[in-house]
Amino acid sequence: MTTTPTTPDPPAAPAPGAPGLPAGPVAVRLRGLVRRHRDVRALDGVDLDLATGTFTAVMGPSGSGKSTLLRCAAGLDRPTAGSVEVGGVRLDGLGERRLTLLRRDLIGFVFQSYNLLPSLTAAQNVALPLRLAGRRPSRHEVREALARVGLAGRERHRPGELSGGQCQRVAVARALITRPAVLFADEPTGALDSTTGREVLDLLRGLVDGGGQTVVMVTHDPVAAASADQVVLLVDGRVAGELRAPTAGAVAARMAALESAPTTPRERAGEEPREVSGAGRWQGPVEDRWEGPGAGPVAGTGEDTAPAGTAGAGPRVTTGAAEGAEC
Ligand SMILES: Nc1ncnc2c1ncn2[C@@H]1O[C@H](COP(=O)(O)OP(=O)(O)OP(=O)(O)O)[C@@H](O)[C@H]1O
Repeated sequence: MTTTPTTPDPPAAPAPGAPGLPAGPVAVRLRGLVRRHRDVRALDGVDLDLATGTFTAVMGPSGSGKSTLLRCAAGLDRPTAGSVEVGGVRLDGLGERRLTLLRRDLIGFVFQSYNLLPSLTAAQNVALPLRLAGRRPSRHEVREALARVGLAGRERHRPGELSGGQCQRVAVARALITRPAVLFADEPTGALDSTTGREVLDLLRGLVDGGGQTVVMVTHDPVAAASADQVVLLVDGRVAGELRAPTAGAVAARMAALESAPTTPRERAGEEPREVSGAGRWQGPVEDRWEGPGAGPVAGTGEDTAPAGTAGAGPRVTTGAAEGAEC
């Protein structure tokens, strides 16, 4: 792995102003992170430390800056101000070429829509990042990466021959093949039904518990967030709080409280109208989907619709018991 520390302070050192610093070395460090899009401050001064080997869920109302936070932390978007450090390496202020190389070495990214190449097999999709880096991965290396996500024997399947959950697991294997310091996932279960979504969440949890991987995931789903070690809550581009050892019920209650707040500072400033129902956000009452600890009556959203992210229409080939959206 190419690592070029550019900050004088050691990455494990706690920094003042960061909320709830967990024990252990820091995998992601954000300081004073601002991302402006014309008049909108998508991120408005975020300070955050995420410890190595932990699983963090980022939640917040629609438009609160979750995806922007993830993209800036992963070097996919450039902050207007502030600093980003991943695995002890400063990403902000780098030239495009250097940033691309560091991103390839340090960061894995999983999208809601998998982003697999349909004409390539699972093995070829997984090998792609290394091939783009000019390396020819061994068959063993690729097979091992697929086995790690529970897809041994599926090497030659193309995305169209896999279920949505299996496609997402291929995407996770592809993100992990470069052994990144941090795996970022933007709504990785958003397009999956609850069964396949659970498989992907268990996979992410296992990567943290079994392999010490650091995972940062954006989600709208309190049930998904309950798989994490901690939830970071964003409102108006700022960290509004965090939950340790979250339960789905506790997360849903906090989200309901945030979303029922009369107005946000951004709305009061006239930056944008309130969005009451965003695509992909959690839309069902948590008690319908959660039976574990923390379950219980939660202030409803008044939107008794089907769970978000169920599979769309169209042909689907499933090769296992679990079904999900097609790739
Ligand atoms: N490329 C862009 N151009 C202009 N405004 C943007 C852009 N990207 C994000 N924004 C704005 O920044 C704010 C934060 O957006 P972001 O997508 O990060 O929020 P989010 O919390 O992920 O939202 P959602 O939950 O709806 O996906 C929003 O007001 C959004 O409209």
